[in-house]
Amino acid sequence: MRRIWRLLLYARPYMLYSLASVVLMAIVGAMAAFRILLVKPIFDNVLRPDALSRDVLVFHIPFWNLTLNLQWFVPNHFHHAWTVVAYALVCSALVKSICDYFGTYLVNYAGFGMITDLRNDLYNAVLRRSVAFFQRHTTGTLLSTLINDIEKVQVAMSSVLSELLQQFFTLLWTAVVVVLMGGRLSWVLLLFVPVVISSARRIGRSVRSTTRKGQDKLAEIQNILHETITGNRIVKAFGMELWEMNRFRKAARRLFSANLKSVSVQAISSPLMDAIGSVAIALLLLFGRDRILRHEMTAGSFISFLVAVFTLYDPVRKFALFYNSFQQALGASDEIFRFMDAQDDVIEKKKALPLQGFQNEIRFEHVGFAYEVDHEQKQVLRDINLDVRRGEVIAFVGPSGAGKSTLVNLIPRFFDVTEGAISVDGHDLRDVTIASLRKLIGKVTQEIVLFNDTVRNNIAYGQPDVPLARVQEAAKAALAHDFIERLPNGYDTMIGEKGARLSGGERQRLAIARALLKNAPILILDEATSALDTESESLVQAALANLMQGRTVFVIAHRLSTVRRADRIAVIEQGQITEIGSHEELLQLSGTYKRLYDLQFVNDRAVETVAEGTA
Ligand SMILES: Nc1ncnc2c1ncn2[C@@H]1O[C@H](COP(=O)(O)OP(=O)(O)OP(=O)(O)O)[C@@H](O)[C@H]1O
Repeated sequence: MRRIWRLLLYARPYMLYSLASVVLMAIVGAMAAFRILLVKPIFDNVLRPDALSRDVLVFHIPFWNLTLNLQWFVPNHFHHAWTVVAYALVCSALVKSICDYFGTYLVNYAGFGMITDLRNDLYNAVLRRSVAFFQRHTTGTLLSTLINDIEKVQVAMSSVLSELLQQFFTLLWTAVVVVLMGGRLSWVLLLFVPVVISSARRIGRSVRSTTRKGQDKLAEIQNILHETITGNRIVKAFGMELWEMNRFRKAARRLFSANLKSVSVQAISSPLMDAIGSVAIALLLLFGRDRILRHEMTAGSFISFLVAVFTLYDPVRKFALFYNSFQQALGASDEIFRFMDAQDDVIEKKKALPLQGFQNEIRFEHVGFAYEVDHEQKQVLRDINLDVRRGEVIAFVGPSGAGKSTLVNLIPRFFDVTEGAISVDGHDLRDVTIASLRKLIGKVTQEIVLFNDTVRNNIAYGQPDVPLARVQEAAKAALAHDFIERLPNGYDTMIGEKGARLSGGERQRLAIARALLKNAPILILDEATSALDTESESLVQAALANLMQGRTVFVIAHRLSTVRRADRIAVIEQGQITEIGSHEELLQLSGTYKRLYDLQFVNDRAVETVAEGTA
């Protein structure tokens, strides 16, 4: 129930449109019912030449003891039964069509409007979730919710809602006609109401759960698609096309079965309503025949009554389908609201203060961190104590999996420490606003994130209004200007998805230019491990040197040149700092650093020697 209210809350801004469409649909329903009333005069007056033309349609409203005559609504000069009925038919059809058009338009306006708002809210919520959220949910699942689940709600809230309104009012007015024309005969129909409602509810519940399963299978397919399309080079390189195709086929088969299950439940509705309807009509024929024989009814009013019952039958049958569609929408909204309500691991305090800048130092005090894996804590960092002065370059080295990336990810609060505290100029990171903290931090990582946009927009990401001259200045400092100028459209060249049209070194220099333009005082650098060719490498190194100048830098170092440039080097082993000092100091210790240096940086030394020799 809460979910329904929540969905309805989204309809609130469109109340006026919805109300207008309700009124219009009420008129549509009334006109449909009115046309059924015309069946009686067609049979009793128009098709019987001996009948009087006066009082073409007279009917009594029982409770108020009122009599209505169709001729009151028809211009005076129409007297013939045919002209009166024809006039009424055409006019009612015209009014019905106009109201139907505008009613459908308005209800769809409201439906699409609320779905647009819901989708925007969901995207906003997903975008703001912490890093851990994205590690918990796959891209395919998130995309599937943003596209498929929203689509299910959209269908229910736009097309189905407009159809529902129309059918509801048709049902309402036709029910009035049924009672007016049939009198006591119409009570027979009441016998069927509980049967219809209880079977529709039972089917609806099954539809909801089977649809949810179908949506989950669709998400599974989307996951496979996302992985294999973005990773298509690896698929090709490992010759895994057939294997991936089989994986996809199996997932597609699961979706096929889930969809069929859902359809098999939904498809029961129509035949069931058909069967119930035919029993009702058969009973009515039996009782109706009796009443005509006893002259309690004319054949015209009985046929009019039967047409009304048939007309009732269509909305009732469709209600079961609408109910199914709303159940599907509710099933889909489960996932939407689950993502919107997900508890973030990184939460900004209500009274968080904005950091005004960075002046003195960043301090790690007894910092510990554990990832939550399958509801268990996996301790990754232990008792890290470190003071980093403004302007200092600190390099982290250590074996793979030691916790270096985790440690630097704590600075922009991608994750929160689970023990101890990190502070900037004495302010605990958890006491300041996340936006003001991240504004102080630039980041260049191994995995370079570029968007399918122009070079200029990629460099100016986050600062769309910055003038071209400043973008060029940053590109020059990142040694990227020359290659950008050589691109077909210079700074306006589209670079393809993830910068696919650029080389590895060029992509890195674009990322460096972006960080240079951001000009943040703190820099986090996760050096790329994959080697570039010597020329490209030295360009990237020179660009990085420019970027590091005058900033406080935390660098996960994989290269000797970077380690040498660092003021201090911290060796991380099994989540702890085991050695810290300058390059020379650590070499003298003859500990882990010395061992790593001998193992890891020997090749670099050879390259550096060659480079120095050729310089
Ligand atoms: N999101 C995560 N959830 C659970 N465990 C994680 C997560 N990210 C990393 N780990 C684990 O935490 C440990 C430290 O990982 P981290 O990436 O910080 O190491 P690293 O020193 O940067 O390694 P490398 O040099 O190979 O990049 C590893 O054992 C890793 O498996």
